[in-house]
Amino acid sequence: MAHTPLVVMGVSGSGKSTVGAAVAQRLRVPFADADDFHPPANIAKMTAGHALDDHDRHPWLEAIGTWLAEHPDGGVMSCSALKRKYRDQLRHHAHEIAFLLLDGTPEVIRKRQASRPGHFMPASLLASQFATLEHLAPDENGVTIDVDQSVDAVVEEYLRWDRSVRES
Ligand SMILES: Nc1ncnc2c1ncn2[C@@H]1O[C@H](COP(=O)(O)OP(=O)(O)OP(=O)(O)O)[C@@H](O)[C@H]1O
Ligand SMILES: O=C(O)[C@H](O)[C@@H](O)[C@H](O)[C@H](O)CO
Repeated sequence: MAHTPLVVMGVSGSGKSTVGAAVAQRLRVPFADADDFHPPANIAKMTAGHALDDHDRHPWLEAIGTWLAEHPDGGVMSCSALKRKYRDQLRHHAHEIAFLLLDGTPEVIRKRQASRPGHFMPASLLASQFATLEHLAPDENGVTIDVDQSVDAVVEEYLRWDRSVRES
């Protein structure tokens, strides 16, 4: 069965890689992690404790948009996609994208980040991630799911939404 491309989005540590890989497995479609699409300079900047700006994110989003356009029959990409204009940039490449926003309080996400030492993203950047996040607007094709529940529960909630959209 064909699926539209899906972007699993949210702040750093919200569970994009974990949930994205699980959803891709359930839908039997390819998965990619946007962290692997950053130019080395972006990784170096975040590692040094500096937030990316629009200029840094532009070529990265272009590469992600290209991947999505190459998967018109289904593919899951985990990508922060924090601002509406970033999502517009991705939609410019592939009109039919669905977005899953993983939503959580700073308290819940901070604990998750602390549970994976060794990741390049410093916890000090979490405040800037929340300040940059623009939630999905009603006209955007997507669903927002609370991450304060198990990964399986988040995945099931997404699959229910996906089915309801297909049946409507
Ligand atoms: N629903 C959940 N319940 C418990 N732990 C979770 C849940 N979702 C993710 N985690 C854990 O939280 C941590 C962060 O998850 P993950 O690395 O998938 O987030 P991310 O959004 O991809 O982060 P980043 O964008 O910074 O790479 C991991 O240790 C992961 O195992
Ligand atoms: O838009 C951004 O600021 C970036 O995507 C970051 O969120 C990181 O790549 C990432 O999520 C790693 O933790």
